[in-house]
Amino acid sequence: MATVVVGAAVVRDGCLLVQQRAFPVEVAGRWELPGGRVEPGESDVDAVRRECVEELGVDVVVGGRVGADVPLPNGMVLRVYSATLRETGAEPRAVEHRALRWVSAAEVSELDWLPADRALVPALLALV
Ligand SMILES: Nc1nc2c([nH]c(=O)n2[C@H]2C[C@H](O)[C@@H](COP(=O)(O)OP(=O)(O)OP(=O)(O)O)O2)c(=O)[nH]1
Repeated sequence: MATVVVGAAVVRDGCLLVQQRAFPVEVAGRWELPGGRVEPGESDVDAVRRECVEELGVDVVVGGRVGADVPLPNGMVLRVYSATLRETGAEPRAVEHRALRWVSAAEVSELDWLPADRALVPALLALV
């Protein structure tokens, strides 16, 4: 089984939360979903929650799958889940990233996404 990288499609008020990578240099400045590698023995849902705490400082309620698994160049797969903030008034912070934005449907289409995320745009548009 390929290692899974989970991504969180966090939606609030019709906007999607996206974050801009600060490193490594090849991808710095491009946009992705909060998330990261699922650790051994961890469920996908637990990994989504853990990564949102680590990267955004917020707790999320994890929903269903968004789109299909997207193969990554390093042999891993990107698997996205919808999510909402457990406390709707909580304000996510860019802990490890350069920037964080809530984007509308038009911006979802136009963002300078990481290549794998681009394949998920149609599925992400269905959420906003
Ligand atoms: N988090 C996240 N990673 C993505 C996305 N799209 C995409 O290609 N990736 C890739 C980039 C990385 O090669 C890998 C995940 O890296 P990461 O740095 O977020 O994961 P991690 O926290 O587990 O990594 P590490 O610091 O332990 O090395 O997946 C996305 O939308 N979100």
